[in-house]
Amino acid sequence: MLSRAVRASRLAIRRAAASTTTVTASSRVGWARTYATPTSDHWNKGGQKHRDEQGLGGSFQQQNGMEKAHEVLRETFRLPSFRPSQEEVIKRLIVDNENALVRFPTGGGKNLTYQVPALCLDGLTLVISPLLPLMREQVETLRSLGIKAANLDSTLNIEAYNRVNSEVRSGELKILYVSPERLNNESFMNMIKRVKISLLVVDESHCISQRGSTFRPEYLKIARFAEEQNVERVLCLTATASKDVADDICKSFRIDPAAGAFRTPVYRPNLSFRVAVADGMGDKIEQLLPLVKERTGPAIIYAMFHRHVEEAAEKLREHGVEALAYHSRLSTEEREQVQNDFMQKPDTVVCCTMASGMGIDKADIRLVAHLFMPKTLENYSQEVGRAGRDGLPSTCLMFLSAPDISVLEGSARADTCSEKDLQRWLHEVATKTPAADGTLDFNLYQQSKQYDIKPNVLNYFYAELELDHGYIRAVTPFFSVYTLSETTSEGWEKVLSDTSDAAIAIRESWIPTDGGHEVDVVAAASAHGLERAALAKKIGDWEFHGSIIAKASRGRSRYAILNPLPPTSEGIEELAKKIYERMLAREEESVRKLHEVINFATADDCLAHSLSTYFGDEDNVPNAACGTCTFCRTGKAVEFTPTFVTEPDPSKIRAILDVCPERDDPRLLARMAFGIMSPRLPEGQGSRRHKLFGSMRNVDFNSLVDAFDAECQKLEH
Ligand SMILES: Nc1ncnc2c1ncn2[C@@H]1O[C@H](COP(=O)(O)OP(=O)(O)OP(=O)(O)O)[C@@H](O)[C@H]1O
Repeated sequence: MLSRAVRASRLAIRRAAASTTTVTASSRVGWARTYATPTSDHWNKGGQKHRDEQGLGGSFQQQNGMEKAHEVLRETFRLPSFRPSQEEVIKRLIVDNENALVRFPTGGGKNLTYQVPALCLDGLTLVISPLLPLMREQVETLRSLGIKAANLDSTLNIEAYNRVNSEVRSGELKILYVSPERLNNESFMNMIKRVKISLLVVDESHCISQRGSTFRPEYLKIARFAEEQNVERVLCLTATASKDVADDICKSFRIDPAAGAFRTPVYRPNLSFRVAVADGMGDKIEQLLPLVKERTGPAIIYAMFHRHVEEAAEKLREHGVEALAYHSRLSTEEREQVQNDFMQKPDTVVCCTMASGMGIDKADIRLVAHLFMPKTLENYSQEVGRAGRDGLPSTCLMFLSAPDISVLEGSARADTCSEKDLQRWLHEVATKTPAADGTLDFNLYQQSKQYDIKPNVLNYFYAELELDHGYIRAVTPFFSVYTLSETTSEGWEKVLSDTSDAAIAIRESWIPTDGGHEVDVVAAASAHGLERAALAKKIGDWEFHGSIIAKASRGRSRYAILNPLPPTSEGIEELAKKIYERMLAREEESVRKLHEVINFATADDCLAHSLSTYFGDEDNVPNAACGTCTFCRTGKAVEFTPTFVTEPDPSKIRAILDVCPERDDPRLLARMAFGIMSPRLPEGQGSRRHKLFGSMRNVDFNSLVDAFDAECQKLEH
């Protein structure tokens, strides 16, 4: 938890941003101006055109709804006015009672578009977000404003979890944040289906689109949840969706793409985009130093892995810059200390990994540097978006370095499993005997280990069987084990005196543990000739009435069979091939996105214009020249042409063949040569230390696959 002081300082920053910009609006550009002069700022220009109010304008309903929204903004959020696009979204939700999609860039003010409606509507606002630190951040901010908000996550202790549950049940809680995975939690589902959800908010909603590398199958379940729970309205948020991805979101959540999609331009005139070519970390730091030293506020330096973060911070310190390192391997206390320093001190330099979420709510970041280029332009736009939210000039520097490209490409290819493993997995799914209720259930974690397929990739595969082939449909997964703990003695008395069959089965099977009583509901149900679901429901009921806290474990994903999977080996192989080819296409797509970043950075074009064009805003940068980026300053494109050899060295190919016995999977051999981890490689995880691992990093990956394929075929004949 962050200290009160930090919360207060964050709040102060926010309020200061609002009031300062009102006073000094005319001296500032871009974003700052939006707060004070709504009709003339660029948020409005690129936003969806104002629609004809269709008779709603001036109606009693609209007056009432929007009056209330303005009152909440002033009284609770203590802000003078909405940004114009925010107002349109809020009207769409609470006056028109329709779903909406919001595409505002990072810092564009997405949060208010649901936080204000949440306080105008009578039921619960459920926010689904994959980012735990962001959820906590928002909850703290809302609570400091006196708003009843909470997040449910697995780190909560029993009391906190219980409190949130009872506040949801009583209707006291206005905003609840959960992760998409929470929708798989039976006891959560049991609780939430008895609650009126006035607004469902889907954060990072681009994750529903299967086009990009950010696709998360759990997001498909959110769309289904919205339908099945009859939520009154849905708001999808994203900072990074391209037009195609926006269409996917609209389709999934039944959003009218013409009237319900809102967007503000990506272009921010106060950001100066720079690109530099460097040889290695030392060179990068040398080139970065002048910018770090000249900066007039905090800086974020992004690196790829934690070892690079440490190295960069160390090197900066050697040059007299007090840089802090921030990554997942630090203890909670250490991370909190860095966060506090960053939020409180006026010019902290933090080196962190890109996934860290650092700087998400700091208005005056003056420098954002990418020591390694980002994997996609969507990521880039989000990360540089953290700079200069206060509208003041800020610099965003990206390094291009030839040796980094193969590392990044290796990471883009890291998810792919072997076709043989995919077939083995599919064989299990196709031949497994269904449970009595006709469903199939699997422990994905176990399967992941058994078939050497990453859990997120297995999730993809199941989603493909469901969406592309219509064989199965994911249904509520279940937990086979529950730990029940007492909340009050009266509550516990109710559990002990419950005479239903399910209650008796649970009590007769539970084992007392330190944390309460543990029961395996699958075993208990079968011992008493009952359905597992009946026992789970009983536990859910006890929990709903506040008699116990139930912690579920040993999750199993569950699927209803819609059509039988292919019964023959040939059929399985054929299906596996299709899934495998899709996976390879996704891999190539990730690599393509990486090259899009290189193309952007080396384009013969203003960088700001090039980025805006990528997001569909061709006309937002005046005269297509920002005047401050590397291209505009030098008048020429950055020269960077990383070359990959297309003819692998035969002796190196032979060396790999000598240490890897596999001949059925040329891609696996190519991965060893290119330096991409795979559990099937010699010594498993330890293969990273093998001298041949990554011995052909300079060779085009597909040329390596071809070369090994040719060798494997020779051996077959
Ligand atoms: N109408 C407004 N008036 C003044 N300040 C505002 C207004 N709307 C939002 N802000 C401020 O702008 C900042 C950015 O808003 P917010 O965090 O909602 O952006 P975001 O779009 O969610 O960004 P991200 O993509 O990083 O989540 C916050 O400090 C917020 O308080």
